[in-house]
Order: sequence, then C-alpha cells, then structure tokens
Amino acid sequence: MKTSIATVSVSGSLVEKLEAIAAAGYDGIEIFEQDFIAFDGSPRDVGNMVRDHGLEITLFQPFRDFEGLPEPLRAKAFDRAERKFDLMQELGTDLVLVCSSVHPASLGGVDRAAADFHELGARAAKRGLRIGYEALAWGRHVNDHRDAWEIVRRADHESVGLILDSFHTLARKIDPETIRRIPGDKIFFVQLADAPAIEMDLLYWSRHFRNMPGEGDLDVTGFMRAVMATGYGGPISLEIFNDQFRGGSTKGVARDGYRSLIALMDDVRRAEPALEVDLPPIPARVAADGVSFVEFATRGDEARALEALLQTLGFERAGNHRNKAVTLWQQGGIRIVLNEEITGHAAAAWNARGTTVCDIGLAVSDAQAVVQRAEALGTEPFSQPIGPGELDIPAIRGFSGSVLHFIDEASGLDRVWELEFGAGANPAGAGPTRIDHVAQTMSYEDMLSWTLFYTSLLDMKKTPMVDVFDPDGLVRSQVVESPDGALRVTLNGADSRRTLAGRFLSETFGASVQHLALATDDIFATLETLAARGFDPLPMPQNYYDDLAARFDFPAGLIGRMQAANVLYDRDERGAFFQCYARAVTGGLFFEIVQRDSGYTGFGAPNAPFRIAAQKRQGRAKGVPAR
Ligand SMILES: O=C(O)c1ccc(O)c(O)c1
Ligand SMILES: [Mg+2]
Repeated sequence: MKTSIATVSVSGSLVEKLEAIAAAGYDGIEIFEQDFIAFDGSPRDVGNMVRDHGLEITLFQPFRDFEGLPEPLRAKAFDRAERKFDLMQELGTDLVLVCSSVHPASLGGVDRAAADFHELGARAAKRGLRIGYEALAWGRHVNDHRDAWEIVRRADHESVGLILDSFHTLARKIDPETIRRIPGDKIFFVQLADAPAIEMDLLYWSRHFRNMPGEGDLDVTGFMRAVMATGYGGPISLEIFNDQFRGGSTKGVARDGYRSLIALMDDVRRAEPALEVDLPPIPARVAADGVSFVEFATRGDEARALEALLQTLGFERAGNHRNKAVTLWQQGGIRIVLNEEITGHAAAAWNARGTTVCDIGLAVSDAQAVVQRAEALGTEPFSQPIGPGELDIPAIRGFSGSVLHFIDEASGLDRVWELEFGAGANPAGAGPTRIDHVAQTMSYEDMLSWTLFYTSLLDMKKTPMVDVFDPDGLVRSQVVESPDGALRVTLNGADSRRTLAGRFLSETFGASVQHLALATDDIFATLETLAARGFDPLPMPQNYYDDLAARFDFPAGLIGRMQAANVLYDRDERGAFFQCYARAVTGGLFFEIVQRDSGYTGFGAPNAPFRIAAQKRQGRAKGVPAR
C-alpha cells in the first residue's frame, strides 16, 4: 500500500513539508501547484529534492476549468495543459488531477466533456503521462463521481481515468457503494479527507474544515471499503484543506495523518476481510478495562500537600517503591502514585510543570499488543532503565511529554504493586471505587490530535463536542470513552488564556490532566466519611440550588442534602448525576467525587460554568490569581 499526502495538508515551506512528510513514513506526495509556484527553484530541483527525501510525486494538481469550453477558450485550455505537461515531466510525475470545471463559459454535456478528455488523453499519452478526472462537489456541470466516471468511460482512452475524493462524494451524501461498480484499473488515484458534520456551503466546508480520516464525522471507512472492492491498488493519499492545520505543527499534522491512514486501512480490512489490503498485520484495538493508576510527579511541600488531600479523599498509603522515592496511595480500585524521584521522566515533568500527572496506566487484556499497535500507527514507545526487581511495563508517549503505560493480568504485570511496592489488598477507603473519568486540558488546536490518538489506538468512541462557558471565555469539551465506560477521558480545549483551562494550560506549560473524577455508589455517605477526614469541598452558592429546585422535581429533603454537602446535580434521559468538587491543589489540579445513577452518560457539563466560577472565587479568596 502506497501512502501519500498532498503538500497543502501541512504548514511550512516546501522543504519543511517534505522533511515532516518523509519523517512520518509516507511514500509520496501530491504536489499542490501553489506550493510549487511559491517555491524559488526549478521543477527539476523540486523533483530531485522530493526524491532525495525518499518520496515520490504521486500526483500533480489541480488543473482547473478544462472540459466543456467553447472555442477559442477550448484551444487555450489545451495549450495550458501542454505547458503543465512540460512541468510534470520536469518534476518527474506522470499523473495530473483535472478537477471538474467551474468556468462560467463551460458547457454541459457528457459527450462533449468525454471528447475533450479523449483528446487530452491522446496528447498526454504521447509523453507517457496520464490524466485523472475528479468531480468537485461544487463543479458547474459535474459534481458527482458517477457523472465523472461516465465521462471517463466514454472518453475511452487508456491514459484517462477517474480520481475519487472521499470529501466530494460523502459531503454530497452520495452513496459510496456506487463506487463498487467502477473497474479498479480505471481509478487512477484516491484522495481521502474527513470533515466534521456542520451544515455549510460545500466549497467553504471543503477548503477550511477537512480533517484526517477518523477526526470528522464522514464514513470514510465505508468509502474506502467500496474503493478497495474495485481492486484499486494505487496510492491512498490525504488531501486536507484545514485552517488549523495550515498554521499547526508541520510534523504533528503529518504524523496524525499517517496514523489516520494506517488505522483506516486496518479498519477496512477488519470490516471486510475478503478485501486485499497490502498492509502488514497489526493488533486490533482493545477496549481498556479501566485506569490502573495515575502517577503524579511531585516534590517537597507540594508532595506533602497532595498527600494531605489524598488522605481527606479517603486514600491510604499502600506501599513504598522498593528502589525509588515513589509511594502508592490506594482506595477501592483506585491507585495514585506519587513520584518524587530527581532523575528520569517524572523529574523532567516536575521540572517543567511542578506537580503534575506525568503518567497514566491503563488496564488492558494484552499490554504488548497495544504498544505494537501504537508503534504501527507511528507512536513513539517509551522506556526507562529497569531497576532490580522491577517489571518492564510496556509504555508509549502521548503528546506534550505525557506517557501511558499498559498493564495486563495475562503477563503478570498487575503484580507490580505487590512486587515493587509490597502492597497487599486494596484498602476499602471511604467509598470511591474507581476512576470515573480523567479530564485532560489542552489547547483547542491539539484536540483533534488527542481524539485521534485515543480512538485509533483503543476501542474508544468520541461523543459530540460540547461548549463549556467559562466566565472568561469558551472551553470546548470532547469525550472519548470505551464502549462500557470503563475508560472515559474528557478532552478540554482552551482558546483563551483567561479561562480556567487556559490558565491551567499556560501555568503547566502544555496539555496535561487537570482533574480526576472518582466514582462512588453513594455520594452522601462518602462525603460524610470524608468530612470526618477533613475534606473541604468547593462551596456552591445559594443561587445554584434555587435554580436546581426550579428546574427539577426532587424528593423531599434531597435539595437540602445536596446544598449542605455542596453537591451538584444533573440528569439525562437515563438517570441522575451527583458531583462534588474538592478545592484545587497547587498548579490548579483538582479532584471531584461523582455518582452516576441508572446509566447517566454525561459529565455534568451544564454545571461546569458554576463550578468554574466557584473555583475562580476560591482562587481570589486565597489571594492567589484565579486559575
Ligand atoms: O478546492 C478545490 O478547488 C480543490 C482542488 C483540488 C482537489 O483535489 C479538491 O478536492 C478540491
Ligand atoms: Mg480532491
């Protein structure tokens, strides 16, 4: 399988683009003409430069407004094509994309267009070149791949074929199954892009909002299954016009794209095993069974403060690491690891950010397989030197310095607590049983990368993005979760530095865990136990409870209990949700205790503005800047 990406998909100069694309593992590039024109060097130089990076030029594009023109425009279009053929030969590529005309003077008619393509094919063939025809979703006469195919069929020239682009087909809701009828050898090239489901003008949507397969809402997998069913064996190429990517990290976007392509093609062959997909086998996604541990990098006074907070939350010290300044805190099925080492990954995280979550451990059925899948998707593995008596727990790097470990029972990795920490049975604790969700904060532009990271690696689905209103700006929140909810991650994207999330981000120098939610089956009993341990909840104002009383019918006494315990409330069609926040610790990190009744699926998003306002008040009251 040959992978490719259009140069428009990533930011930077042509040289920067090539370096990032080659490093990410692609086989080739589509040269977008504008990138070439902007470059100060001959086509031969560009061709050599591409090949020096170990890449090939899979396509030159776009050639616009060619077919259906009356004379003298028609002759002029052919002259223009001949010049571009010269350029292609110098560049060293044999395929050009002709997109369907939007020219006001262009005439309709399948046979007229077919005749134009027959002649263009004959001229291209003389030079050993090929023509691919793509239906733009907003083409003047041709805007459907079925019509483009009919023109190619009638053009009846071996140097003229069809180019399919998932965006143009799926954006117009054209059934991709219609592709199965096209002979694979007449499909010369396939471009892939996804997009978020937003109602807007097709051209504007296409030029600004495309994203990587799996990052949007289009059925790119269904499209690609149909393409592969034709026997198509050519390049699979990303063509992503996206404002954010144009200004984003060149290397990061190239890597995300590669990850999306591999995951997509693996999904295609899993969905339809009869299809021939030339990709080495990779392990399937597994569903995480939950969060096995959360590790904090911390030090000195901050470590003592965190320990004190953990105690008020019901945790007990369950063991000390045999070789390191690392302690294990536990209650129910929840493990918190405090790492005060002065060398290694945790130390580096502490130096950069102060007290921070530096590592998350996920419980899975086969840890090695998850890491193998991650590596096939282009993710860097992570390892540190192993001390005496320590287990080698498979791990990978996430973004902005984060690390994920994977723990399974099958290879005995779950014995790490006993072997490295001398821990016995779990202390029962004060009621919290497991981690309900992990909330990660990041800048808005990194949200797609994180979403793709989780959904391509593990069996996790994303839910629609919701807006959370901070008094000082907007935070966008996206949930990724495993099918049974065993692992739930909320990704919070901050635009403004003034939001709570934005301040957290700037003060912790990059994306990291901002809060951890602990699940209990009885929040009122838990909070009573915690109160006796000195737990100090985030106070909620009277107005909040007055509004709750107006919005919901509560059984007698419930609202009073909630108010007395500073418990927040939400409800969906399935059940109720109760939450209570702890006050933030150094750096703005905080815990929350939650109770989900009868399968409530949300995260209390309607409460977020009031929680954020309360946290900002708390920050001001302490005389420290509001976070
Ligand atoms: O937006 C465009 O004009 C455009 C150009 C070339 C393509 O391949 C495409 O899909 C869109
Ligand atoms: Mg295209």
